[in-house]
Amino acid sequence: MKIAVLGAGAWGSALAISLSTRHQIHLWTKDPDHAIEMDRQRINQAFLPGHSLPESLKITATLDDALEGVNLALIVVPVAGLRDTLRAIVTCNIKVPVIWGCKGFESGTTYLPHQIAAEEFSGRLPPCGVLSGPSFAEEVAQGLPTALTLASKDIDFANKMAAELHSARLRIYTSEDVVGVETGGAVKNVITIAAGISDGIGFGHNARAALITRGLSETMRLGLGLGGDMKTFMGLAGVGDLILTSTGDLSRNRQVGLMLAEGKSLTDILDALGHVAEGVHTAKSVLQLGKQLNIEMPITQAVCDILHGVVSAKKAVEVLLNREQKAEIY
Ligand SMILES: NC(=O)c1ccc[n+]([C@@H]2O[C@H](COP(=O)([O-])OP(=O)(O)OC[C@H]3O[C@@H](n4cnc5c(N)ncnc54)[C@H](O)[C@@H]3O)[C@@H](O)[C@H]2O)c1
Ligand SMILES: O=P(O)(O)OC[C@H](O)CO
Repeated sequence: MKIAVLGAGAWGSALAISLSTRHQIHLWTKDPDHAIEMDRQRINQAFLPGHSLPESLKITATLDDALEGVNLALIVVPVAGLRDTLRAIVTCNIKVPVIWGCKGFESGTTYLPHQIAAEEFSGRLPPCGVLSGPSFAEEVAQGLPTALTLASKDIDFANKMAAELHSARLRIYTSEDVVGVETGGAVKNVITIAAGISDGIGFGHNARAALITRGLSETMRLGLGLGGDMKTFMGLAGVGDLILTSTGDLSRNRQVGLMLAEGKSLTDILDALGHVAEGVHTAKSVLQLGKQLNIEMPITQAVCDILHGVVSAKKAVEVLLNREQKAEIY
């Protein structure tokens, strides 16, 4: 296949490198200087240093060029850029199936990615889906084994695309539960910030396991409220991704939590990170949706309070620890 990977951050570059072994890849960035730099150095120094970009990879900052003759557009920009990227595809007037790999709710609308797509394609949706699951870009770029879920309401499309993208090193499972897969990927970013804070404070492994488990309950409650399937949260895009980022130091969201526990300001943390940490932007939407659906989201509430400077990390954790005793329910 010919595939346009739209977004040349860590994840777009890692997918482009991995998929280049089997497909012709066009890697697009909206930043012309970044395209020139990557083409000259054959490396993405800004977002994925240490991994060569294959010679066969075409790099461009022109969307029409990126989409020319491709069978699939794989959108890997942050959620905040998804709407603009979809709109630009519509403007190009090139009909192409679309899969997105971003994880979060849109700020303001609180939309999941598939809702943004439905709005931007205004009823004339091409075949589309979401790719999610436990996948550090760094490890995918190294060719280490990784398993992902590709969800689409059009299961024939999901099966066809999974067969094309699947390999021994990038195993692709399919699902029809777009809402569940997107919600799992979005909420885990918020819970991971909490796990990072807990570890940064020095609360130990027991507390982290409790946060992951209760965080999964929170994710499931919201996901079910939004129409997701319970089983999805037990899979790669649910508990799988939550475990990865809550325990793995390659996670940017976990790094945010660790640095918040050190008392650093959010501005300094995001400057130091140099990458998107979707949990920072998505926490407020998760909380808003929980309130609308009358769903308790205590961990998300604590993360929001800390991010917005309402309470210190230590105080928020105390509030969580002092919640009333109750039965263990989802
Ligand atoms: N890095 C990972 O390991 C990983 C794995 C799976 C999923 N994801 C998800 O993929 C998405 C992108 O993450 P990343 O790690 O590549 O981020 P990143 O911070 O490494 O890079 C973001 C890229 O998107 C570009 N960008 C930002 N706003 C844009 C816009 N409005 N339009 C077009 N391009 C824009 C930036 O210039 C940059 O090239 C996120 O939603 C993330 O949760 C990341
Ligand atoms: O680095 P994070 O925390 O954005 O996580 C990256 C991916 O979502 C892991 O699956």
